[in-house]
Amino acid sequence: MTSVQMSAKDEMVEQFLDYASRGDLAKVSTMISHYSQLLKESGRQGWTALMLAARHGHFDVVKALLLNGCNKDLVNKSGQTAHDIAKFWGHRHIARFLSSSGDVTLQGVLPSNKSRENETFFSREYLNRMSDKRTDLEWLSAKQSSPETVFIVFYNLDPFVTTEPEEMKQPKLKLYRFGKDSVKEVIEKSDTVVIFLGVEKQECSPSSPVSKEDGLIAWFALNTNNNPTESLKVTTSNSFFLTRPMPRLLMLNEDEAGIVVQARSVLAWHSRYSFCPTCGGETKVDEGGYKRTCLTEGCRSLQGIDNTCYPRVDPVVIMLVLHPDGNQCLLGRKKTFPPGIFSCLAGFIEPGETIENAVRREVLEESGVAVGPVQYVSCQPWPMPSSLMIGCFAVAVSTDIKVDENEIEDARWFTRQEVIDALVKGNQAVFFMPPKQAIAHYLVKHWIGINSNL
Ligand SMILES: NC(=O)c1ccc[n+]([C@@H]2O[C@H](COP(=O)([O-])OP(=O)(O)OC[C@H]3O[C@@H](n4cnc5c(N)ncnc54)[C@H](O)[C@@H]3O)[C@@H](O)[C@H]2O)c1
Ligand SMILES: [Mg+2]
Ligand SMILES: [Mg+2]
Ligand SMILES: [Mg+2]
Ligand SMILES: [Zn+2]
Repeated sequence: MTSVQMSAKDEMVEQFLDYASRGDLAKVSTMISHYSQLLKESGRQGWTALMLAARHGHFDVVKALLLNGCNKDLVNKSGQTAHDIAKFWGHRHIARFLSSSGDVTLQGVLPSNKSRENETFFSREYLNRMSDKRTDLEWLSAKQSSPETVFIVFYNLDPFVTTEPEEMKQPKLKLYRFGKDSVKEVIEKSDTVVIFLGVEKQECSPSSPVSKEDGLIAWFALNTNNNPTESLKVTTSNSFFLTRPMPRLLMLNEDEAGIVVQARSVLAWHSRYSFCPTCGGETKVDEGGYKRTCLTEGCRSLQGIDNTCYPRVDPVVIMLVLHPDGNQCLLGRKKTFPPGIFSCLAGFIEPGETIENAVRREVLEESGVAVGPVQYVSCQPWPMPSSLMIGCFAVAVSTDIKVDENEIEDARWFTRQEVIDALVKGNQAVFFMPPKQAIAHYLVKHWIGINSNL
Protein backbone atom coordinates (compact mmCIF):
# COMPACT_ATOMS: atom_id res chain seq x y z
CA MET A 1 0.00 0.00 0.00
CA THR A 2 1.39 3.46 -0.87
CA SER A 3 1.71 6.20 1.72
CA VAL A 4 -1.05 8.16 -0.04
CA GLN A 5 -3.45 5.20 0.24
CA MET A 6 -2.39 4.69 3.86
CA SER A 7 -3.14 8.23 4.79
CA ALA A 8 -6.51 8.21 2.98
CA LYS A 9 -7.48 5.14 4.95
CA ASP A 10 -6.17 6.58 8.24
CA GLU A 11 -8.13 9.72 7.57
CA MET A 12 -11.32 7.75 7.03
CA VAL A 13 -10.79 5.76 10.25
CA GLU A 14 -10.11 8.95 12.18
CA GLN A 15 -13.26 10.55 10.83
CA PHE A 16 -15.32 7.48 11.68
CA LEU A 17 -13.98 7.42 15.25
CA ASP A 18 -14.66 11.14 15.54
CA TYR A 19 -18.30 10.70 14.48
CA ALA A 20 -18.68 7.89 17.04
CA SER A 21 -17.19 10.10 19.82
CA ARG A 22 -19.54 12.92 18.92
CA GLY A 23 -22.58 10.65 18.67
CA ASP A 24 -23.34 11.37 15.00
CA LEU A 25 -25.51 8.32 14.34
CA ALA A 26 -26.36 9.16 10.72
CA LYS A 27 -22.72 9.60 9.69
CA VAL A 28 -21.62 6.48 11.59
CA SER A 29 -24.37 4.42 9.92
CA THR A 30 -23.63 5.71 6.44
CA MET A 31 -19.92 4.98 6.82
CA ILE A 32 -20.59 1.44 8.07
CA SER A 33 -22.96 0.75 5.21
CA HIS A 34 -20.16 1.60 2.77
CA TYR A 35 -17.13 0.24 4.64
CA SER A 36 -18.13 -2.40 7.16
CA GLN A 37 -14.46 -3.10 7.89
CA LEU A 38 -14.41 0.18 9.84
CA LEU A 39 -16.07 -1.73 12.69
CA LYS A 40 -12.75 -3.47 13.35
CA GLU A 41 -10.58 -0.36 13.26
CA SER A 42 -9.10 1.40 16.26
CA GLY A 43 -7.27 4.68 16.76
CA ARG A 44 -5.02 6.09 19.45
CA GLN A 45 -4.41 3.70 22.37
CA GLY A 46 -6.43 1.03 20.61
CA TRP A 47 -9.79 2.77 21.09
CA THR A 48 -12.53 1.49 18.79
CA ALA A 49 -15.67 3.39 17.72
CA LEU A 50 -17.67 1.32 20.21
CA MET A 51 -15.37 2.31 23.07
CA LEU A 52 -15.55 5.99 22.12
CA ALA A 53 -19.35 5.94 21.85
CA ALA A 54 -19.49 4.15 25.23
CA ARG A 55 -17.07 6.69 26.74
CA HIS A 56 -19.25 9.62 25.69
CA GLY A 57 -22.61 8.04 26.50
CA HIS A 58 -24.01 7.74 22.96
CA PHE A 59 -26.41 4.87 23.45
CA ASP A 60 -27.90 4.95 19.93
CA VAL A 61 -24.45 4.75 18.34
CA VAL A 62 -23.46 1.86 20.64
CA LYS A 63 -26.64 0.04 19.58
CA ALA A 64 -26.07 0.69 15.88
CA LEU A 65 -22.48 -0.53 16.08
CA LEU A 66 -23.55 -3.74 17.81
CA LEU A 67 -26.42 -4.30 15.39
CA ASN A 68 -23.87 -4.20 12.61
CA GLY A 69 -21.81 -6.93 14.19
CA CYS A 70 -19.15 -4.88 16.02
CA ASN A 71 -17.10 -7.03 18.40
CA LYS A 72 -17.75 -5.79 21.96
CA ASP A 73 -14.99 -7.92 23.50
CA LEU A 74 -12.05 -6.04 21.97
CA VAL A 75 -9.74 -4.33 24.51
CA ASN A 76 -7.76 -1.09 24.23
CA LYS A 77 -4.11 -0.71 25.17
CA SER A 78 -5.11 -0.36 28.84
CA GLY A 79 -6.94 -3.70 28.65
CA GLN A 80 -10.43 -2.14 28.90
CA THR A 81 -13.49 -3.30 26.97
CA ALA A 82 -16.27 -0.90 25.88
CA HIS A 83 -18.26 -2.22 28.85
CA ASP A 84 -15.47 -1.33 31.31
CA ILE A 85 -15.29 2.15 29.81
CA ALA A 86 -19.06 2.78 30.00
CA LYS A 87 -19.06 1.63 33.63
CA PHE A 88 -16.06 3.78 34.55
CA TRP A 89 -17.66 6.90 33.09
CA GLY A 90 -20.99 6.26 34.76
CA HIS A 91 -23.09 5.42 31.69
CA ARG A 92 -24.89 2.64 33.47
CA HIS A 93 -27.56 1.95 30.84
CA ILE A 94 -24.84 1.46 28.22
CA ALA A 95 -22.81 -0.76 30.55
CA ARG A 96 -25.92 -2.83 31.26
CA PHE A 97 -26.65 -3.09 27.55
CA LEU A 98 -23.08 -4.13 26.75
CA SER A 99 -23.04 -6.75 29.48
CA SER A 100 -26.38 -8.26 28.40
CA SER A 101 -25.53 -11.00 25.96
CA GLY A 102 -26.40 -8.84 22.97
CA ASP A 103 -30.15 -9.44 23.28
CA VAL A 104 -31.02 -6.13 21.73
CA THR A 105 -28.87 -6.85 18.70
CA LEU A 106 -30.12 -8.64 15.63
CA GLN A 107 -32.08 -11.31 17.49
CA GLY A 108 -33.73 -8.77 19.77
CA VAL A 109 -35.27 -6.73 16.98
CA LEU A 110 -35.92 -9.39 14.36
CA PRO A 111 -38.62 -11.99 14.89
CA SER A 112 -37.08 -15.42 15.15
CA ASN A 113 -37.15 -17.19 11.81
CA LYS A 114 -37.81 -20.84 12.40
CA SER A 115 -36.41 -22.28 9.21
CA ARG A 116 -39.83 -23.35 7.87
CA GLU A 117 -40.81 -22.34 4.38
CA ASN A 118 -43.36 -19.56 4.39
CA GLU A 119 -46.00 -20.00 1.70
CA THR A 120 -47.30 -16.90 -0.06
CA PHE A 121 -50.06 -16.43 -2.65
CA PHE A 122 -48.80 -17.37 -6.17
CA SER A 123 -46.15 -19.67 -4.67
CA ARG A 124 -48.03 -22.98 -4.59
CA GLU A 125 -46.88 -25.55 -7.16
CA TYR A 126 -49.89 -27.51 -8.34
CA LEU A 127 -48.05 -29.01 -11.32
CA ASN A 128 -44.83 -30.95 -11.63
CA ARG A 129 -42.93 -28.99 -14.30
CA MET A 130 -41.26 -32.11 -15.76
CA SER A 131 -38.56 -30.00 -17.42
CA ASP A 132 -36.89 -33.15 -18.81
CA LYS A 133 -39.87 -33.61 -21.12
CA ARG A 134 -39.47 -30.17 -22.75
CA THR A 135 -37.02 -31.55 -25.30
CA ASP A 136 -39.01 -34.73 -25.95
CA LEU A 137 -40.94 -33.56 -29.03
CA GLU A 138 -42.67 -36.88 -29.52
CA TRP A 139 -43.97 -36.93 -25.95
CA LEU A 140 -45.06 -33.26 -26.14
CA SER A 141 -46.89 -33.84 -29.38
CA ALA A 142 -48.63 -36.97 -28.02
CA LYS A 143 -49.73 -35.01 -24.96
CA GLN A 144 -51.05 -32.13 -27.08
CA SER A 145 -53.35 -34.52 -28.86
CA SER A 146 -54.39 -36.48 -25.80
CA PRO A 147 -58.07 -36.08 -24.77
CA GLU A 148 -57.08 -35.81 -21.06
CA THR A 149 -54.73 -32.89 -21.58
CA VAL A 150 -55.76 -29.53 -20.10
CA PHE A 151 -55.29 -26.28 -22.02
CA ILE A 152 -55.60 -22.85 -20.45
CA VAL A 153 -56.11 -19.88 -22.73
CA PHE A 154 -54.83 -16.30 -22.51
CA TYR A 155 -55.85 -13.41 -24.72
CA ASN A 156 -53.35 -10.54 -24.51
CA LEU A 157 -52.01 -12.27 -21.37
CA ASP A 158 -55.43 -12.26 -19.65
CA PRO A 159 -56.49 -15.78 -18.57
CA PHE A 160 -59.90 -17.25 -19.41
CA VAL A 161 -61.64 -17.97 -16.12
CA THR A 162 -64.96 -19.13 -14.82
CA THR A 163 -66.97 -18.59 -11.66
CA GLU A 164 -69.91 -20.40 -10.10
CA PRO A 165 -73.17 -18.33 -9.94
CA GLU A 166 -73.58 -18.79 -6.16
CA GLU A 167 -70.05 -17.49 -5.64
CA MET A 168 -70.67 -14.29 -7.62
CA LYS A 169 -70.76 -12.03 -4.56
CA GLN A 170 -67.21 -12.85 -3.53
CA PRO A 171 -66.10 -14.76 -6.61
CA LYS A 172 -63.28 -17.23 -6.31
CA LEU A 173 -62.16 -17.62 -9.86
CA LYS A 174 -61.19 -20.87 -11.52
CA LEU A 175 -59.21 -21.35 -14.68
CA TYR A 176 -61.38 -22.65 -17.49
CA ARG A 177 -59.97 -26.05 -18.49
CA PHE A 178 -60.21 -26.57 -22.24
CA GLY A 179 -59.80 -29.88 -24.04
CA LYS A 180 -57.76 -30.28 -27.23
CA ASP A 181 -60.76 -30.02 -29.58
CA SER A 182 -61.92 -26.70 -28.12
CA VAL A 183 -58.57 -24.98 -28.71
CA LYS A 184 -57.63 -26.67 -32.00
CA GLU A 185 -58.55 -23.71 -34.20
CA VAL A 186 -56.77 -21.17 -31.98
CA ILE A 187 -53.59 -23.26 -31.79
CA GLU A 188 -53.40 -23.38 -35.57
CA LYS A 189 -53.25 -19.55 -35.85
CA SER A 190 -49.76 -18.28 -36.55
CA ASP A 191 -49.60 -15.73 -33.73
CA THR A 192 -50.54 -18.24 -31.02
CA VAL A 193 -47.77 -19.32 -28.65
CA VAL A 194 -48.21 -22.64 -26.84
CA ILE A 195 -46.14 -23.59 -23.81
CA PHE A 196 -45.92 -26.77 -21.74
CA LEU A 197 -46.60 -26.15 -18.06
CA GLY A 198 -46.15 -29.59 -16.52
CA VAL A 199 -48.22 -32.52 -15.36
CA GLU A 200 -50.62 -32.82 -12.46
CA LYS A 201 -49.00 -34.07 -9.32
CA GLN A 202 -50.68 -37.39 -8.72
CA GLU A 203 -51.67 -36.71 -5.12
CA CYS A 204 -53.39 -33.40 -6.11
CA SER A 205 -55.99 -34.95 -8.36
CA PRO A 206 -57.26 -38.28 -7.04
CA SER A 207 -60.55 -37.89 -8.91
CA SER A 208 -59.10 -36.89 -12.28
CA PRO A 209 -59.14 -39.43 -15.09
CA VAL A 210 -55.79 -41.14 -15.52
CA SER A 211 -54.15 -40.84 -18.91
CA LYS A 212 -53.90 -44.15 -20.68
CA GLU A 213 -50.31 -43.78 -21.90
CA ASP A 214 -48.25 -42.95 -18.83
CA GLY A 215 -50.76 -41.87 -16.22
CA LEU A 216 -49.76 -38.22 -16.50
CA ILE A 217 -52.24 -35.39 -17.14
CA ALA A 218 -50.38 -32.66 -19.02
CA TRP A 219 -51.18 -28.95 -18.92
CA PHE A 220 -50.44 -26.45 -21.69
CA ALA A 221 -51.06 -22.70 -21.86
CA LEU A 222 -51.56 -20.63 -24.96
CA ASN A 223 -51.66 -16.91 -25.66
CA THR A 224 -53.03 -15.05 -28.65
CA ASN A 225 -53.31 -11.35 -29.44
CA ASN A 226 -56.45 -11.82 -31.56
CA ASN A 227 -59.71 -12.26 -29.70
CA PRO A 228 -60.25 -16.06 -29.76
CA THR A 229 -63.74 -16.10 -28.20
CA GLU A 230 -65.47 -17.10 -31.46
CA SER A 231 -63.25 -20.13 -32.04
CA LEU A 232 -63.24 -21.42 -28.47
CA LYS A 233 -65.94 -23.90 -27.65
CA VAL A 234 -67.07 -22.73 -24.24
CA THR A 235 -69.85 -24.73 -22.63
CA THR A 236 -70.66 -22.70 -19.51
CA SER A 237 -71.87 -19.19 -18.79
CA ASN A 238 -70.03 -16.98 -16.27
CA SER A 239 -66.77 -17.48 -18.16
CA PHE A 240 -64.67 -14.60 -19.43
CA PHE A 241 -61.18 -13.25 -20.04
CA LEU A 242 -59.94 -11.70 -16.82
CA THR A 243 -59.04 -8.22 -18.00
CA ARG A 244 -57.28 -5.70 -15.72
CA PRO A 245 -55.32 -8.53 -14.08
CA MET A 246 -54.31 -6.55 -11.05
CA PRO A 247 -55.90 -6.88 -8.55
CA ARG A 248 -58.28 -9.41 -10.16
CA LEU A 249 -55.68 -12.18 -10.43
CA LEU A 250 -55.67 -12.14 -6.62
CA MET A 251 -59.19 -13.64 -6.72
CA LEU A 252 -57.91 -16.91 -8.20
CA ASN A 253 -57.92 -19.96 -5.98
CA GLU A 254 -54.48 -20.63 -4.48
CA ASP A 255 -53.70 -23.81 -6.44
CA GLU A 256 -54.38 -22.17 -9.77
CA ALA A 257 -52.70 -18.87 -8.90
CA GLY A 258 -49.39 -20.75 -9.05
CA ILE A 259 -50.21 -22.04 -12.54
CA VAL A 260 -51.16 -18.56 -13.76
CA VAL A 261 -47.97 -16.96 -12.47
CA GLN A 262 -45.89 -19.56 -14.32
CA ALA A 263 -47.89 -19.36 -17.55
CA ARG A 264 -48.35 -15.58 -17.64
CA SER A 265 -44.67 -14.86 -16.98
CA VAL A 266 -43.44 -17.15 -19.75
CA LEU A 267 -46.13 -16.01 -22.21
CA ALA A 268 -45.36 -12.35 -21.41
CA TRP A 269 -41.71 -13.03 -22.24
CA HIS A 270 -42.71 -14.48 -25.63
CA SER A 271 -44.95 -11.52 -26.38
CA ARG A 272 -42.16 -9.02 -25.60
CA TYR A 273 -39.17 -10.84 -27.05
CA SER A 274 -40.45 -11.77 -30.49
CA PHE A 275 -37.05 -11.20 -32.10
CA CYS A 276 -33.53 -12.16 -31.08
CA PRO A 277 -32.24 -9.52 -28.61
CA THR A 278 -28.66 -10.14 -29.83
CA CYS A 279 -29.01 -9.73 -33.62
CA GLY A 280 -32.64 -8.73 -34.17
CA GLY A 281 -33.26 -11.86 -36.27
CA GLU A 282 -36.24 -14.17 -36.24
CA THR A 283 -36.50 -16.84 -33.55
CA LYS A 284 -38.38 -20.07 -33.06
CA VAL A 285 -40.01 -21.42 -29.91
CA ASP A 286 -38.18 -24.41 -28.44
CA GLU A 287 -38.21 -26.62 -25.36
CA GLY A 288 -41.93 -26.54 -24.75
CA GLY A 289 -41.85 -22.74 -24.73
CA TYR A 290 -38.90 -22.36 -22.36
CA LYS A 291 -36.48 -21.23 -25.04
CA ARG A 292 -36.42 -19.04 -28.16
CA THR A 293 -33.67 -20.00 -30.57
CA CYS A 294 -32.33 -17.49 -33.08
CA LEU A 295 -32.66 -18.57 -36.71
CA THR A 296 -29.75 -16.42 -37.94
CA GLU A 297 -26.71 -18.54 -38.71
CA GLY A 298 -23.65 -17.49 -36.71
CA CYS A 299 -25.62 -15.40 -34.19
CA ARG A 300 -23.67 -15.01 -30.93
CA SER A 301 -26.74 -16.14 -28.98
CA LEU A 302 -26.25 -19.63 -30.43
CA GLN A 303 -22.82 -20.04 -28.81
CA GLY A 304 -22.54 -21.30 -25.24
CA ILE A 305 -25.26 -20.46 -22.78
CA ASP A 306 -26.97 -17.25 -23.74
CA ASN A 307 -29.46 -15.87 -21.27
CA THR A 308 -31.42 -13.95 -23.90
CA CYS A 309 -32.75 -17.31 -25.09
CA TYR A 310 -34.50 -18.08 -21.82
CA PRO A 311 -37.51 -16.55 -20.06
CA ARG A 312 -36.51 -13.78 -17.67
CA VAL A 313 -37.18 -13.49 -13.96
CA ASP A 314 -36.58 -10.10 -12.34
CA PRO A 315 -35.56 -10.30 -8.69
CA VAL A 316 -37.04 -7.57 -6.49
CA VAL A 317 -36.31 -7.01 -2.82
CA ILE A 318 -39.26 -6.05 -0.65
CA MET A 319 -38.51 -5.28 2.95
CA LEU A 320 -40.15 -4.48 6.22
CA VAL A 321 -37.67 -2.14 7.89
CA LEU A 322 -37.85 -2.33 11.67
CA HIS A 323 -36.98 0.55 13.96
CA PRO A 324 -34.03 -0.11 16.32
CA ASP A 325 -36.55 0.09 19.20
CA GLY A 326 -38.20 -3.04 17.74
CA ASN A 327 -41.63 -1.44 18.06
CA GLN A 328 -42.13 0.48 14.81
CA CYS A 329 -41.82 -0.29 11.14
CA LEU A 330 -41.17 1.81 8.07
CA LEU A 331 -43.82 1.85 5.34
CA GLY A 332 -44.11 4.04 2.28
CA ARG A 333 -46.50 4.83 -0.53
CA LYS A 334 -46.12 5.45 -4.23
CA LYS A 335 -48.24 8.13 -5.91
CA THR A 336 -50.00 5.39 -7.84
CA PHE A 337 -51.25 3.54 -4.73
CA PRO A 338 -54.96 3.89 -3.87
CA PRO A 339 -55.51 6.59 -1.20
CA GLY A 340 -54.39 5.69 2.32
CA ILE A 341 -52.40 2.57 1.43
CA PHE A 342 -48.88 2.23 2.82
CA SER A 343 -46.70 -0.73 1.92
CA CYS A 344 -43.21 -2.14 2.35
CA LEU A 345 -40.46 -0.45 0.36
CA ALA A 346 -39.34 -2.45 -2.67
CA GLY A 347 -36.92 -2.27 -5.56
CA PHE A 348 -35.25 -4.24 -8.32
CA ILE A 349 -31.97 -5.96 -7.54
CA GLU A 350 -29.20 -4.62 -9.77
CA PRO A 351 -26.55 -6.70 -11.54
CA GLY A 352 -23.75 -7.79 -9.22
CA GLU A 353 -25.71 -7.00 -6.09
CA THR A 354 -26.54 -9.26 -3.14
CA ILE A 355 -30.03 -9.38 -1.67
CA GLU A 356 -28.76 -7.68 1.49
CA ASN A 357 -27.02 -4.86 -0.36
CA ALA A 358 -30.06 -4.28 -2.57
CA VAL A 359 -32.21 -3.94 0.57
CA ARG A 360 -29.76 -1.41 2.05
CA ARG A 361 -29.45 0.58 -1.19
CA GLU A 362 -33.18 0.74 -1.98
CA VAL A 363 -34.14 1.75 1.57
CA LEU A 364 -31.46 4.44 1.68
CA GLU A 365 -32.39 5.73 -1.80
CA GLU A 366 -36.13 5.86 -1.17
CA SER A 367 -36.32 6.90 2.50
CA GLY A 368 -32.85 8.08 3.59
CA VAL A 369 -32.88 5.45 6.37
CA ALA A 370 -29.67 3.42 6.82
CA VAL A 371 -30.13 -0.31 7.33
CA GLY A 372 -27.92 -2.78 9.19
CA PRO A 373 -28.83 -6.48 9.47
CA VAL A 374 -31.09 -8.06 6.85
CA GLN A 375 -32.91 -11.36 7.23
CA TYR A 376 -34.65 -13.28 4.44
CA VAL A 377 -38.21 -14.28 5.30
CA SER A 378 -40.09 -15.53 2.25
CA CYS A 379 -40.57 -14.92 -1.45
CA GLN A 380 -43.37 -14.57 -3.95
CA PRO A 381 -43.40 -14.98 -7.72
CA TRP A 382 -45.31 -11.95 -9.07
CA PRO A 383 -46.76 -12.14 -12.61
CA MET A 384 -46.46 -8.41 -13.45
CA PRO A 385 -44.89 -9.66 -15.65
CA SER A 386 -42.18 -11.84 -14.13
CA SER A 387 -40.81 -10.54 -10.83
CA LEU A 388 -39.62 -12.64 -7.95
CA MET A 389 -40.37 -10.65 -4.81
CA ILE A 390 -37.77 -11.50 -2.14
CA GLY A 391 -39.25 -10.60 1.23
CA CYS A 392 -36.90 -9.56 4.04
CA PHE A 393 -36.87 -8.02 7.47
CA ALA A 394 -34.24 -5.34 7.95
CA VAL A 395 -33.15 -3.37 11.00
CA ALA A 396 -32.66 0.39 10.68
CA VAL A 397 -29.54 1.93 12.17
CA SER A 398 -30.71 5.50 11.54
CA THR A 399 -34.25 6.74 11.83
CA ASP A 400 -34.56 10.15 10.13
CA ILE A 401 -36.66 9.94 6.97
CA LYS A 402 -35.84 11.82 3.78
CA VAL A 403 -38.11 10.67 0.99
CA ASP A 404 -36.97 10.49 -2.65
CA GLU A 405 -40.03 12.02 -4.23
CA ASN A 406 -39.24 10.58 -7.65
CA GLU A 407 -39.83 7.11 -6.30
CA ILE A 408 -42.30 7.42 -3.46
CA GLU A 409 -44.70 10.03 -2.16
CA ASP A 410 -44.39 9.42 1.57
CA ALA A 411 -42.69 7.15 4.11
CA ARG A 412 -43.36 6.99 7.82
CA TRP A 413 -42.62 4.99 10.95
CA PHE A 414 -45.79 3.24 12.13
CA THR A 415 -46.10 1.83 15.63
CA ARG A 416 -46.96 -1.78 16.24
CA GLN A 417 -50.38 -0.67 17.49
CA GLU A 418 -51.09 1.35 14.33
CA VAL A 419 -50.16 -1.66 12.23
CA ILE A 420 -52.39 -3.97 14.27
CA ASP A 421 -55.24 -1.46 13.85
CA ALA A 422 -54.68 -1.43 10.08
CA LEU A 423 -54.88 -5.22 10.05
CA VAL A 424 -58.00 -5.57 12.17
CA LYS A 425 -59.91 -2.28 12.21
CA GLY A 426 -60.13 -1.41 8.50
CA ASN A 427 -61.75 2.01 8.10
CA GLN A 428 -60.91 3.26 11.58
CA ALA A 429 -57.16 2.79 11.13
CA VAL A 430 -54.70 5.59 10.28
CA PHE A 431 -53.69 3.79 7.10
CA PHE A 432 -54.60 0.77 4.95
CA MET A 433 -52.56 -2.33 4.24
CA PRO A 434 -52.07 -3.88 0.78
CA PRO A 435 -54.32 -6.93 0.16
CA LYS A 436 -53.62 -10.12 2.08
CA GLN A 437 -52.30 -11.90 -1.02
CA ALA A 438 -49.39 -9.42 -1.36
CA ILE A 439 -46.10 -10.33 0.26
CA ALA A 440 -45.98 -6.85 1.87
CA HIS A 441 -49.06 -7.81 3.88
CA TYR A 442 -47.51 -11.15 4.71
CA LEU A 443 -44.29 -9.56 6.02
CA VAL A 444 -46.17 -7.13 8.26
CA LYS A 445 -48.42 -9.87 9.61
CA HIS A 446 -45.44 -12.12 10.20
CA TRP A 447 -43.73 -9.39 12.22
CA ILE A 448 -46.85 -8.72 14.29
CA GLY A 449 -47.81 -12.36 14.65
CA ILE A 450 -44.50 -13.48 15.98
CA ASN A 451 -43.76 -10.65 18.37
CA SER A 452 -47.19 -9.87 19.76
CA ASN A 453 -49.54 -11.63 22.13
CA LEU A 454 -52.46 -11.47 19.72
N1 LIG B 1 -43.36 -0.94 -3.68
C1 LIG B 1 -44.23 -1.84 -3.22
O1 LIG B 1 -44.84 -1.72 -2.16
C2 LIG B 1 -44.47 -3.08 -4.00
C3 LIG B 1 -45.29 -4.04 -3.48
C4 LIG B 1 -45.49 -5.18 -4.22
C5 LIG B 1 -44.89 -5.33 -5.44
N2 LIG B 1 -44.10 -4.38 -5.93
C6 LIG B 1 -43.48 -4.60 -7.22
O2 LIG B 1 -42.09 -4.56 -7.09
C7 LIG B 1 -41.53 -4.09 -8.29
C8 LIG B 1 -40.35 -3.20 -7.99
O3 LIG B 1 -40.66 -2.17 -7.09
P1 LIG B 1 -40.35 -0.67 -7.47
O4 LIG B 1 -41.13 -0.25 -8.65
O5 LIG B 1 -40.52 0.11 -6.21
O6 LIG B 1 -38.79 -0.76 -7.91
P2 LIG B 1 -37.62 0.36 -7.85
O7 LIG B 1 -37.67 1.05 -6.53
O8 LIG B 1 -36.35 -0.32 -8.23
O9 LIG B 1 -38.02 1.45 -8.91
C9 LIG B 1 -38.58 1.15 -10.15
C10 LIG B 1 -37.72 1.73 -11.26
O10 LIG B 1 -36.55 0.93 -11.40
C11 LIG B 1 -36.15 0.85 -12.77
N3 LIG B 1 -35.89 -0.59 -13.05
C12 LIG B 1 -34.71 -1.21 -12.80
N4 LIG B 1 -34.76 -2.51 -13.13
C13 LIG B 1 -35.99 -2.74 -13.62
C14 LIG B 1 -36.65 -3.91 -14.12
N5 LIG B 1 -36.03 -5.10 -14.21
N6 LIG B 1 -37.94 -3.80 -14.51
C15 LIG B 1 -38.59 -2.61 -14.42
N7 LIG B 1 -38.02 -1.47 -13.94
C16 LIG B 1 -36.72 -1.52 -13.54
C17 LIG B 1 -37.25 1.53 -13.57
O11 LIG B 1 -36.81 2.83 -13.87
C18 LIG B 1 -38.42 1.64 -12.61
O12 LIG B 1 -39.21 2.77 -12.82
C19 LIG B 1 -42.66 -3.39 -9.06
O13 LIG B 1 -42.83 -4.08 -10.28
C20 LIG B 1 -43.88 -3.54 -8.20
O14 LIG B 1 -44.99 -4.03 -8.96
C21 LIG B 1 -43.85 -3.26 -5.23
MG1 LIG C 1 -36.20 2.34 -5.70
MG1 LIG D 1 -39.19 1.12 -5.06
MG1 LIG E 1 -34.41 0.62 -8.06
ZN1 LIG F 1 -29.70 -13.72 -33.11
